[in-house]
Amino acid sequence: MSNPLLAARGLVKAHGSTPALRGASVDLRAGEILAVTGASGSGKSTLLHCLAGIVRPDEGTVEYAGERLDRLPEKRLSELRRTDFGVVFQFGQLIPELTAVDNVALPLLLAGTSRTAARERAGEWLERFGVRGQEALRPGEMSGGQAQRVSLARALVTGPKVVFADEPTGALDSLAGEQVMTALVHTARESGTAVLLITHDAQVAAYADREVSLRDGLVTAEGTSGSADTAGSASEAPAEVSR
Ligand SMILES: Nc1ncnc2c1ncn2[C@@H]1O[C@H](COP(=O)(O)OP(=O)(O)OP(=O)(O)O)[C@@H](O)[C@H]1O
Repeated sequence: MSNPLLAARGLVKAHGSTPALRGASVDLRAGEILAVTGASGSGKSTLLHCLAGIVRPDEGTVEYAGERLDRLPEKRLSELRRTDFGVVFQFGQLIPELTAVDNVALPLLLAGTSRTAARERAGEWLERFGVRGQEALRPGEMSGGQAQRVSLARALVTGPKVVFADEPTGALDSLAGEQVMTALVHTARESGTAVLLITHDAQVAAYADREVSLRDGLVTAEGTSGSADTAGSASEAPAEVSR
């Protein structure tokens, strides 16, 4: 089996006196969709933040494509976060003043792409996520599902190697959640992007190739998930991307 793209070993992290991770280890392979499940407070978000180089663990190591993330200087970390990682949160966290197309174009502009090219590419990605026609809407004018698909387009527009998704369907009804998950899985498979997906919803976890469970800051169980037999192939999760 190939080396993992991202490997965390023995992660320990406390928030003040509250332990969040107590020695968690996890691997993510290139192109793999991995679900991280566990009860509220089990450390899922803290694990994602350590893996994405957003926070540094107190102890343990995080290795990404041969580099020790936990030791990298902030400048290199933020560069990696811009070029190799995409992040989606539960509430999208789009910039409220910007239209859909400008939200998606933003990471490209930050990477030095011209405004015209960035907006054109952003439009293509909105189309891939079934939200073409909504380019001019601001987040306050979108449904939760639309906003989340715009967030996915923003996370994927730069062609990242890994997308970190923290409860991406947590604020959506089940139909919108299904559409968002289908769009995410379809696009990740197409572009070979690995996804670390945090969820407490078994139906959402079933979209993943593999699942690990956290309990009290430790990985307690590991197993294949719903679409395991399709791991690494071009096949898709159940529903159609809505257009
Ligand atoms: N910024 C913070 N300050 C203080 N305590 C925190 C902070 N962030 C997380 N914690 C605590 O750390 C522990 C792990 O939190 P974390 O958010 O990683 O868990 P989680 O599994 O993602 O939970 P949830 O599903 O509720 O989001 C919890 O006890 C939480 O209260």
